Amino acid sequence: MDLARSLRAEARRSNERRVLVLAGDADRTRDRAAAALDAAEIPREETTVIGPDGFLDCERHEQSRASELLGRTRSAVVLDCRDELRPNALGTAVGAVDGGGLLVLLTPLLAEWPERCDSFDGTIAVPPFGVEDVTGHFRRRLVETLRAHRGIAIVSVDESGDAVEKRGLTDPPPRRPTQPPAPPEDAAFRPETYDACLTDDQVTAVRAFERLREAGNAVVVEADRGRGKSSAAGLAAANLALDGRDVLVTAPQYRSAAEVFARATALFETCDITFEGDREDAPHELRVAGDDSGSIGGRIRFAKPAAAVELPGDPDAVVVDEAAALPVRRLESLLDAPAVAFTTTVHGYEGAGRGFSVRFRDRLAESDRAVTDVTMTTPIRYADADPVEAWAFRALLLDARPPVDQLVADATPETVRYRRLTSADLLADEHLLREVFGLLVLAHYRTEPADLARLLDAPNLSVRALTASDRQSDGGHVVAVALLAREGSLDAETRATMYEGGRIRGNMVPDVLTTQLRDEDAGVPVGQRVLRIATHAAVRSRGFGSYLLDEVRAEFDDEVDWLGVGYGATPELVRFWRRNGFGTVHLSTSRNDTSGEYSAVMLDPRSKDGRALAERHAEWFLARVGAVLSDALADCDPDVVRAALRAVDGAPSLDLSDWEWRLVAGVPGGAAILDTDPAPFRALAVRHLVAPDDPDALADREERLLVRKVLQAQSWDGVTAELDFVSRRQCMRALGGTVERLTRLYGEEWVQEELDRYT
Ligand SMILES: CC(=O)SCCNC(=O)CCNC(=O)[C@H](O)C(C)(C)COP(=O)(O)OP(=O)(O)OC[C@H]1O[C@@H](n2cnc3c(N)ncnc32)[C@H](O)[C@@H]1OP(=O)(O)O
Repeated sequence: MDLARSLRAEARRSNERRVLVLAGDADRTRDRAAAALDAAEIPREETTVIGPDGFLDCERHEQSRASELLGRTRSAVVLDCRDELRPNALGTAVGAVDGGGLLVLLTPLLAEWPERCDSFDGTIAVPPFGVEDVTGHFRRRLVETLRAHRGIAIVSVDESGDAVEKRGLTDPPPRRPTQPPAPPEDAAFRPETYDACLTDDQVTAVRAFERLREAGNAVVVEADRGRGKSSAAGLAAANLALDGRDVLVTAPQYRSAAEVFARATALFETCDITFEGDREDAPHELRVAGDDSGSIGGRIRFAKPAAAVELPGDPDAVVVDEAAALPVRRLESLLDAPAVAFTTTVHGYEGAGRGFSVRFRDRLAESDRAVTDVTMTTPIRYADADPVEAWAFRALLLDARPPVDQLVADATPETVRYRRLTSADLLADEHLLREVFGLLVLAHYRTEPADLARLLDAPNLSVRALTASDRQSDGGHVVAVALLAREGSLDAETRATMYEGGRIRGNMVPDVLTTQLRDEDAGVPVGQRVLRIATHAAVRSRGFGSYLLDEVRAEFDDEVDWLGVGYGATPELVRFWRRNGFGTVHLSTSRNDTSGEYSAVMLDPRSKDGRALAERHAEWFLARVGAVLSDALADCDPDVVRAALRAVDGAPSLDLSDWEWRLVAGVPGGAAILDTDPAPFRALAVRHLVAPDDPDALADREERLLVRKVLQAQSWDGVTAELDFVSRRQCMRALGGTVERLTRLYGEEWVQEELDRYT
């Protein structure tokens, strides 16, 4: 295994990484892997195997648990992909290899690999499709990139011996000794802070963090993985604590914030500061001792996002690590802190998080914060030119982007082309694939490497796009894209399993309607669910999204019973779907983990069976919504509730008894009568919000009041404050006026006479 030794030597000399692919049968590839690590002089303590069994005496994880390696670095990672290749595990494995280290891939013979069905394929075979319907495009493309990229050696191992297909040596120039970044002259933090920075980017980031000393500032640091943003945040947090400040650190998991604490600890030690940690390993709180002059020591403490949004103990500054992984509403609550920093990973080996840019950026811009933006590009753990990073980004499309603005800026719905893009089309045109995937990534909170495999191989998914050509010969640039999932058409056995609570892959709409809404027949009709849709940011609100949906509808009109969608509901999005003919049939009763929003399920029926499905579910939704809003959905945004109700197809009956009408008509006598029996008030509110006889009867605030007080049963004081009434009395009077207007709109003549008794 001289080759392994040479690869390692080259990797160390250049501070880059190298990949060694060992292709062949199980026993031989394992033998060679052990020999390669020995030849490369990589000790077992610095090695991790990701695979089904431990053939080396070293740390091991299953592919499904590869994420346990996140945030750590190893000299060698061996990924055993002979039985299965989970794209996410591949991303994690590459990300864990340190500069100077080796990634060893154990694979079947490369010529056979794409065709070999593996257990990951089983996870993307969504009923009614079987694993035999899954294609091997992802693996085929991966093999091509392994062959094409620099820094990757390929050795085939079979009974006739070892054949080196590619040596992977790039003969890089020896690494120039890197100059430590120069410490800035007018720095506000201690000089040791800047000495601890490894790159100029880190110095720039720490300088930006200096602003956290003043209230009213927000700092946003964006970087690809491995650029040292958490370390920069740790150095800054230490300085803030040394000034007596209370710094709250939050992150989706402590694991990602651990680096903040590690760097802060190291800086305290370098500066000889007396401090206390709440535990030896992985401290969640570091306290700096106050000095003899009576100054108060500061602290750095960790809280999980759910606890951090309360801003316990009124911190002076909040550092949100991996902000892109948090729901927007959580991020918004954190803006109440005096000073706040958000760090986000734009492209990581685990995929890309875009929640931050998709929705939070706008909110931040609207806030009264002075925002400082920093982008970090230089890697800290390996050289800038590392060929393995270039390969991994390409193979997993981690840096896919939509076309630049100018290429689509002039597009109009009249000039774009509707295209059905098969995997073959996408693989034949790498630019098109990058644009499609890049736009889909932007539309979603979290996209992981497995999503690329699904896009290319899953039998139930298909891609439709609008493209604009800037030249006749050009394949066109993507203006809008939709990812569709075929659902339904399930056999009786699968439907019964679903109904009984068994897990069936995919089929989100049939699953919700069957499992939660107890409709065993919901999986009979066939539909296309819009899994994701996105319009290029440069041309939004010009009708492309709607045009794309029109074309999808026209294409599938004869083939499906319904078009559907399920998404984290915002008022704007609900209106978008409503305008495109989709009707609400369900609002989820728990918040979506990633978006933090309640999901809406909407249907656009295309056949008699589809209409029957949509009608019965709209009816059931109306029957239950009054009760659900006062319970599980009591904290749902009132504008989402208004939009979702307005988007129901059908008019709820307003079947009040005479006594109930008398109760409602008693409201001018005092709004507290609402508490006597809320039911008729709710019925009246739902009737109006779903199908108003006069859509202009109420102002926006009055409709919100109706939602908050009548439907969601919030307290008078809460509603008074939220809707900016000067007093509880005024709030009650406004509700009285609102109910009176509705009573006049919907009540019979005798009810009007009841009302008149008060005037
Ligand atoms: C299943 C899912 O994927 S749901 C998630 C949808 N995707 C996203 O949120 C990604 C980011 N957003 C987008 O890409 C686009 O805004 C889309 C796809 C929602 C709409 O595409 P567009 O080409 O802008 O649609 P179109 O021009 O036909 O309709 C625009 C209307 O959508 C509505 N809308 C939807 N989302 C928004 C938003 N975030 N901000 C403003 N308006 C929005 C507005 O009512 C708008 O009407 P207006 O033009 O009168 O203001």
